[in-house]
Amino acid sequence: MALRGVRVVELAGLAPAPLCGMILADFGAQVVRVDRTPRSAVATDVQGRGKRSLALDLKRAPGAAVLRRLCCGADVLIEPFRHGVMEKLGLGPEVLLQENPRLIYARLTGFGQTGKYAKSAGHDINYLALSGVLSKLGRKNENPYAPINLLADFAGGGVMCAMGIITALYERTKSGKGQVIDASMVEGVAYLSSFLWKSQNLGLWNRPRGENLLDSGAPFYETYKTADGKFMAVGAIEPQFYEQLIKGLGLDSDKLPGQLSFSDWPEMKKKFASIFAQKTQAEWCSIFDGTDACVTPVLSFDDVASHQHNKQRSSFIKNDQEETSPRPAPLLSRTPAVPSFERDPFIGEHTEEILLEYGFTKQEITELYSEKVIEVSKPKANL
Ligand SMILES: C[C@H](CCC[C@H](C)C(=O)SCCNC(=O)CCNC(=O)[C@H](O)C(C)(C)COP(=O)(O)OP(=O)(O)OC[C@H]1O[C@@H](n2cnc3c(N)ncnc32)[C@H](O)[C@@H]1OP(=O)(O)O)[C@H]1CC[C@H]2[C@@H]3[C@H](O)C[C@@H]4C[C@H](O)CC[C@]4(C)[C@H]3C[C@H](O)[C@]12C
Repeated sequence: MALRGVRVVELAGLAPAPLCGMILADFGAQVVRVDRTPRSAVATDVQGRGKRSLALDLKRAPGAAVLRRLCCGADVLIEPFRHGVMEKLGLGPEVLLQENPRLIYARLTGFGQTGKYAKSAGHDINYLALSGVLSKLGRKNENPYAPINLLADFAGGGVMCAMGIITALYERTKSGKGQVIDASMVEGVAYLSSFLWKSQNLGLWNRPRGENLLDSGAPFYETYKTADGKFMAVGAIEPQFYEQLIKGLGLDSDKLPGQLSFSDWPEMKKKFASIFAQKTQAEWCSIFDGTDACVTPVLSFDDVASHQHNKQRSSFIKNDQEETSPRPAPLLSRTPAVPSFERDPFIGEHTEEILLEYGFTKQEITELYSEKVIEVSKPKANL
C-alpha cells in the first residue's frame, strides 16, 4: 500500500483527527492512537479501523516522556487539541521537532493556531459558520443548516489534514525535513468553497440563499418525493440533460417556460413534485436508469450497499464484525488501500506491544504500568 512503513502517532480526539488517522491507516500507515488514561468511560473513536491503541497519561512527566520517545521513532504526529495544550504538556513542535527534525507535526484544530478564537472551544457548525460557507446552505426562507458534521470536521478537517500530511511526506523525500501543519477547519472548508468564490461573477449565486442554481432554487437541481415515500435526486443542469428529464417526466418542453426562467422555477418545482409523486422510486429508476437525465434514487444507509452500481464496484465493505462501511477512496490501480477488517481497538489494547516496538524494555514498561502512567487492557476472551 502507498503509505506502507509510515509510522503515525495520533492523539485521541473527537472526530476530525480520527478520520485523518483512519485514512492514513487505510492506505498502509501504522497508526498508533494514544488514548487518555485514566480512560474515558466510552471509546469515542468510531473511526479506529486499522489503528492500535496505547493508553498513556500525558499529564504525568513520565507519560510525556513516553510520547517524546514515540515521536522520535515516528514520521507523523496528529494532535487534535485546542491551541496551547501541547505546549502546556511540554510537547510543542519546538520540543518534538528538535528531537526528531523529520517529524511531520500535524495540528488539526477548528480555528487554527493563531487568531482571536484560537483558544476557543467549537464544533463543526461553528467552523462552518466562520468560514462563510454556512451562510450559503439552506432553503429559501429557512435558517442556514449544517449538513451533519461532514463539511468542517471531515471534508475541511480530517481529509484536508491527511492531504497536508501526505504532501509534507512527499516534500520530505527531497528535503529530508519535517514541518508543522496548521490545519484549521475554518480554512479547510473555506478552501473547499473556492468554487463559490470563483464563480461569483457567473451569476450562479447573486440571488438570496435557496433561490440559486445549486442551492435548491432550481427545479432541475432538487430532490422529489415519490409515491412510496422515498426520493429521487435530479441534477439535470445542461440543456441536453434537462431535455431528457422533461421527456422522462412525460412533459413537452415546447409547452414549458425556458429552463433558466428564474421566475418560473417555483411553479416548475411544484409541477415536477406532483409528477414524481405519482410513481414509486423503483418505477422512476426504470424510466431514468441508463439515460443522461441525471436522475438517481436517494438511497438510504439500509439499501446503499446493495444497490447494483455500488455492488458492482464493491463501494461498501463489511468487516468481520458484520459492520458495513464505505470502502476507502480513491481507488489506486496498483497500490489500493487495503482496510483492516478487524474490529476497532479497545483503549490500551496494544500498549505493551507498541512500547516494545518503539524500543522500551520490559522493565521500563513494568515501571510505567506500576506508576499508572500507562494502561494495558487485554480484550476479554469471548467465553
Ligand atoms: C464524537 C461525536 C461527534 C463530535 C463531532 C463534533 C460535531 C465536532 O465538531 S468534533 C470537532 C471538535 N473540535 C476540534 O476537534 C478542534 C480542536 N479541538 C478543540 O478545540 C478541543 O479539543 C475541543 C473544544 C474539541 C474540546 O475541548 P477540551 O477542553 O475538552 O479539550 P482540549 O482543550 O483540546 O484539551 C485536551 C485536554 O485533554 C488532555 N489530554 C489529552 N490527551 C491526554 C492524555 N492522553 N492523557 C492525559 N490528558 C490528556 C490535555 O492535556 C488537555 O487537558 P487540559 O484541558 O487540562 O489542558 C460526539 C458527539 C456527541 C458525543 C457524545 C455525547 O456528548 C454524550 C457522551 C458524553 C461523555 O462525556 C462522553 C461520551 C459521549 C457518548 C460523547 C461521545 C462523543 O464525544 C460524541 C458521540
